[in-house]
Amino acid sequence: MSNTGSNLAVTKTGADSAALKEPLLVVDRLQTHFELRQWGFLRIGSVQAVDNVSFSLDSGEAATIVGESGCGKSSLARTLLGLHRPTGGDVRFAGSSLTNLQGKTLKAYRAKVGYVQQDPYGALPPYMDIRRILEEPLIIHGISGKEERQRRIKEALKEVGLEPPHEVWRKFPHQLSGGQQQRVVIARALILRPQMIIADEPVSMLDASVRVEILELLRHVQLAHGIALLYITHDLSTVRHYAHRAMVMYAGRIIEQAPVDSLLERPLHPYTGALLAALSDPDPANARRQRRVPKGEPPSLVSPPEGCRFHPRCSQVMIGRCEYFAPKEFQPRIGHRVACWLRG
Ligand SMILES: Nc1ncnc2c1ncn2[C@@H]1O[C@H](COP(=O)(O)OP(=O)(O)OP(=O)(O)O)[C@@H](O)[C@H]1O
Repeated sequence: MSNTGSNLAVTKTGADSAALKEPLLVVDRLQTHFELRQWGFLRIGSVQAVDNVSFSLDSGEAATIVGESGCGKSSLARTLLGLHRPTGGDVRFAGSSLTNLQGKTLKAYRAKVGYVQQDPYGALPPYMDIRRILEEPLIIHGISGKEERQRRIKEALKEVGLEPPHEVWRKFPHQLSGGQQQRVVIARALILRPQMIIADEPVSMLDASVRVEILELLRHVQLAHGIALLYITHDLSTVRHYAHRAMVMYAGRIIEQAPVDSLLERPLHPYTGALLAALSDPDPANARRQRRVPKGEPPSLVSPPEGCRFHPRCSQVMIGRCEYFAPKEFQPRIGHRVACWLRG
């Protein structure tokens, strides 16, 4: 394990041949638990933000992780970005484990993975103009030559629809609209030509009018450059137009994953069914219709329910089983996996 990280810093190594054999990203029984301490030293428990999560992502594939607020989506994203250390399991990227990355190898990994955050204004340093914001990662990652850096900055600004570049790059973040700021964040994520982008709720803080444009832009850059994309959202309605595959997260775990059509047309987990039933669509009859939302609140991740974590809210709970035994993952249809005893 100790030398796996160093493979990431070198492009033509055994890591590349391993990458041919397995998906670009392999997340294997990943755990990110945060310790809770009283008075700074007394351990009083832990938050099981990500618990036993497994999935993979191929080069150029777009997948979505969807789930309610607090289910652990951002903790998962931040762990994949190397910002949180996993407390268990493993993440492999292009054949190499991230577990022991540090220093140069972590830096090399970060160049390969772009990050688009939820809050574009918070993501952009307010005291830097756009040119400096975009030039900084190029300098940090050793792209020498001012002309080359400027060429790349112009190219990235054009790609995200911010033109003319030489006018835009003089501006500071506060001089741009929320949508334009998010375009700068996307340009920054692209500028090092990553193999994967993680977009964590990229439109949830934007006006409804620009959300579709930003989602379209992300899809465009993903397809144009063959970048793998992990799109994280609480909004199931954006999934269909966007990703090949969707995963549903509940209380720190992935409870269902499937090709998007299969998941949306024929969900297998009662939670996914409830999320779909709660979706708003433009049918005027909805104004008078009562929605079937799951009863109760999402559980605490400090002391999640035993057995299936959804069982206290599940309308189809099997007494004697679901409260005691965590469901295994079943695959009732090809490529459609679900962790629910109803499907076992
Ligand atoms: N650094 C941390 N230390 C302790 N607990 C944390 C930390 N980061 C997140 N958590 C907890 O982990 C749980 C999952 O949080 P997370 O932000 O990952 O969820 P989320 O699904 O992204 O929610 P949201 O969409 O509201 O951001 C929450 O209970 C949160 O309080």
